[in-house]
This record gives sequence, C-alpha cells and structure tokens, in this order.
Amino acid sequence: MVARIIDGKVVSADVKARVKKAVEQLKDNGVQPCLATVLVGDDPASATYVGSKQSDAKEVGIATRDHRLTSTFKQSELVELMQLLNNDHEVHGILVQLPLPKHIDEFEVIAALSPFKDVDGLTPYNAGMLQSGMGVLKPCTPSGIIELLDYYKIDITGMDAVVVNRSNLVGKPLALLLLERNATVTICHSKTKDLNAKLHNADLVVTAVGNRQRFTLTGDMIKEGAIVIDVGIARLNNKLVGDADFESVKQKASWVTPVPGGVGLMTRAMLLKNTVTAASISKEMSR
Ligand SMILES: Nc1nc2c(c(=O)[nH]1)N[C@@H](CN(C=O)c1ccc(C(=O)N[C@@H](CCC(=O)O)C(=O)O)cc1)CN2
Repeated sequence: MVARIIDGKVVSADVKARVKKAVEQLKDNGVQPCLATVLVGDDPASATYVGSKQSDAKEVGIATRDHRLTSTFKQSELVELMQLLNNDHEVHGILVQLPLPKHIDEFEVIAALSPFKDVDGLTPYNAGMLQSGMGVLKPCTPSGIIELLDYYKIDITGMDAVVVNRSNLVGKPLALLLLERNATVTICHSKTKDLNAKLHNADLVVTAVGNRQRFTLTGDMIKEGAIVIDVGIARLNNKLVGDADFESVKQKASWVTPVPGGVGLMTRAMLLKNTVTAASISKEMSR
C-alpha cells in the first residue's frame, strides 16, 4: 500500500480563507480582531514560530501586538503583563509562546490568562471545558489534527488510536478530541511498557516526540493501512523532519502527514481561527 498524503498546505489555506472572511465580517461590525503574542527569551525556534504567527495574522487581517521579553523577565512581571492584556479591550487573543524559561512557572502564567482570550486553549477553564466535551477555545495542534481528518473525511470511529505524547499542549487534549470522535485512545510516553506492541496494533498513530535519536517511527513499526499523523519536528542532516521515517511509513500507511507541510501549518491556522472566535466572544459579551 502507498499512503495518501494529508496535505497541511491545502487544509491550512482553506481554514485561513474562512478566517479571512470572518475577520471582514467582524470589521464590518466595528470589531478589529487583535492577537497579542508574548515571547520570553531568545530560543531561535520559538522566535521563528512567533514571527510566523505574527505574519499569518497580518495576512488574514488580524491586528497584532508583539511582546518580546528578555529571559531575565520575572514571573511576577509576566503575570502583570497577562493582567494588562486581559484588561485591554482592543486585544482579543493572547498567545504565550511555550516553552517558557525554566525559572518561570508555566502553569501560573497560563492560569493568569483570561479564558476568553486564551487562544491556545490551555487555561484550567478551557481545559476543563474540553474535558466536558464543551470546548470552544481548544489547543491549536490537536484541533488542527481533527480539521485535517475532517477535510479528508477520515472517520476514526471505533479505531484504536495511539498518541505518543502526554503534554497539555498536544497529547492530553488530542486524546480527548479523538475520544469525542469515538476512537479508543491510548496515550504513550517514555515510561510506556512495550510501545512497539501498542504501535503495531494501532489503526491511528499520532507521534509528537521531536527527537529522532529518542524515537523514530519506521514502516515496520506500524500496521498495514494505519493512519500516521506526525507532529514531531527535528533537524536531521540539516533537513527538517518529523518523527516518522516518511519513505518507509508511506509504503505501509493508508494516510500520512508530511513534515514540513503537515500538522505545523495547522497549528498556525487554528490559532487564527481561535483568535476570530475570541473576538466574536468579546463582541457578544459587550452587547
Ligand atoms: N503557545 C504555544 N507554544 C507552542 C505551540 C503552541 O501551539 N502554542 N506549539 C509548538 C510549536 N509551534 C507553535 O508554536 C509550531 C510548530 C510548527 C510550526 C510550523 O509552521 N511548521 C512548519 C515548518 C516550519 C519551518 O519551516 O520551520 C511545518 O511543519 O510545515 C508552527 C508552529 C511549541 N510551542
């Protein structure tokens, strides 16, 4: 079997076109959607991601604020900045780029965000809403993966899904979204017993490790016809790669996402979608 490609370029362009229209409608109704990004420290990958998020926003007509802070910025100052942005009526979405420097308690900063401006869907309120099946602002990578499955009309009902990641950003929220689509979900991690057996049995594999030395998914590790969603990003021989050895996985899977050009683009597109949703929520609340 040779896998069909789940193309993040096509689907993210579709999401962005819908977002652009929604932005125009909001503007016609007197609301200029605005996204504030917050970057702490000088991690080059994080700076690149924030740069892309800023230019994506501009491309669809969303206004931006760009807060770039040194790695010595204090936790209390960051919480104060969250409160300032929460109270700024011109700002609808707040994105704090992760990871934060080690001296900062990520949970405390995220928890200081207004859940109505939490365009990453990470506050305790939005995480709880997601768990109840009532999520509105949902984490961007997991909701981007669902958008990809929907676009290609891939029904995962009854499938055994294995997610290799247990973070709040990807693994945990994704497990809930796959469960909502009636998959049977197993979350795997570094302490999982017999990962190979679990992978072999899976109809859907989502991998988000991002370190080829620690984990590489090869074709012989998956079941014939499995769907493979690759969230990992790493550099190998100066080339951007995912967790999957694309060529061998492609020979065995039924569907596969490429890296680059897959889930990463969806993460960015879903942030724009969440920003427009947050702007609409703010408009409703001010009525
Ligand atoms: N606050 C957040 N922080 C982080 C998130 C997040 O969703 N919210 N996710 C990750 C990384 N990430 C977003 O910030 C991200 C990853 C990948 C891409 C992307 O565009 N990938 C492209 C390739 C890009 C390249 O050429 O370098 C692709 O896969 O085609 C965007 C964003 C960590 N932090």
